[in-house]
Amino acid sequence: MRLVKTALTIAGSDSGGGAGIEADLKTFTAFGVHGLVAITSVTAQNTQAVTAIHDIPPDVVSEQIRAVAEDIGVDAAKTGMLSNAEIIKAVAKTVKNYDFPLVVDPVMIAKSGAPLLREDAVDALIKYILPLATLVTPNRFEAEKLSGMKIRTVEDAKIAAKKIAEETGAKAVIVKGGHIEGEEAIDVLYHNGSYRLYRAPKVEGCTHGTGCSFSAAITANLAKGFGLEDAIEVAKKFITLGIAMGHRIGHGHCPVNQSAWIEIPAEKWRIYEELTRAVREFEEMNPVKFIPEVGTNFVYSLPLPYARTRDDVAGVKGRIVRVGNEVRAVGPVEFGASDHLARAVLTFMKFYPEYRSAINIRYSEETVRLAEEQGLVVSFYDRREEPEEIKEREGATIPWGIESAIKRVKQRPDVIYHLGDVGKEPMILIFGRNPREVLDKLRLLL
Ligand SMILES: Cc1ncc(COP(=O)(O)OP(=O)(O)O)c(N)n1
Ligand SMILES: Cc1nc(C(=O)O)sc1CCOP(=O)(O)O
Repeated sequence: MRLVKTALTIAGSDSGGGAGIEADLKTFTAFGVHGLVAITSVTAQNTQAVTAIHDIPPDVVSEQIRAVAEDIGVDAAKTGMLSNAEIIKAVAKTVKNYDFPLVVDPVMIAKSGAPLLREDAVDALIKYILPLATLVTPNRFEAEKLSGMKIRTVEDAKIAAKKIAEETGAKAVIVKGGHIEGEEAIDVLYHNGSYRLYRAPKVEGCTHGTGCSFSAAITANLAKGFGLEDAIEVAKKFITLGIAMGHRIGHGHCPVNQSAWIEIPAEKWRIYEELTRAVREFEEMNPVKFIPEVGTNFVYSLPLPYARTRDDVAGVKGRIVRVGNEVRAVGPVEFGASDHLARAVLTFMKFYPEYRSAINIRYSEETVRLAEEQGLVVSFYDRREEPEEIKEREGATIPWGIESAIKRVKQRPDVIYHLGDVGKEPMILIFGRNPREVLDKLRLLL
């Protein structure tokens, strides 16, 4: 019995890695599905333009499908760029021999404006491929072409989705809402004679490869045995995250980030484990004299580009305090458990992205002197120099302080201290790439 599920993409290659089979394979991997490919065209493409297209001979496209279907087996498939009528006919003829669900992304024009389907091949797509579709996933412009009507509103999208399904024989149609006016991206599904709307905020980010990745995510989840509506629900969350966390590369439309879906949860688990272990070690070191009045926190942030707010930084809930002669963590490690130190580390990462961990300890002149003697780079900020407009802005003092301390020295600081203010305890902060490195620096001060 084959334990891993398989999904096949019948699509073109994007040399920029943002769309096409490259996007599809990354998406399949993000869902733990083994990806298979039948390449229809090779495109020379980047974030700005498609500069060359080489179509693969139709019999070679068919043979790729046959080769993987007969040996490995296909649990679900999708089509992307089909380029010309001959390839369309060959794909239709071949997939008919198998009974896997087929998601059709009716790719027509790249975001950069290049046509990816010959004008005279649209009729072939409607005639030969759409009748075989479990789901068709047009964007607004593709839906207008397939339905022959203008789409401006969600109501128009509903009429178009029904029209495409009824006129072509496709089992379901989802008209994507990314290009339809409004603050939300509302996708309209027409399936089994009824509608379902999928909503998500229109997020700022990268959109090259959204159509490919969305349809690939649906295909992967169909391969895993999800029903159509559930597969779309997961795919919608996947693509919203992928756009928000997009890779800022190239000079044109930057690509969706398919790895965010697995990388964030995996990193969170690693961070939780490493920080929990380091907090236990800190307790065992029992550095009673280092615990300030307000308590100590110990933080570890997600890497960039994922670290954006305090919820992306893990810390100790309730902080680490002194109980009699012992140092104790009040609560467990949790994301969002730190405010001050989270802001400090997020600011530090703007200058030194790999330095994701920090701890705060009690200030003393002796500790600062020892840090310098041990060869650590020490800097400081003076809250009395804080500009009025920063003072007035809630939560702005620490980012300002860390930034000014970093700019004060030529090298990356290991330690930043401040001498406090009225009602504000002075503090020493130690930074490192990870909690282990922070503890190593702390040991030098014991
Ligand atoms: C080879 C290839 N296939 C498909 C597309 C279109 O991809 P899509 O996901 O619709 O993304 P944009 O091009 O619209 O950003 C492509 N560009 N190349
Ligand atoms: C209260 C406080 N002030 C600090 C400073 O650097 O000025 S460090 C600190 C303790 C840690 O706080 P949290 O749990 O919000 O990260």
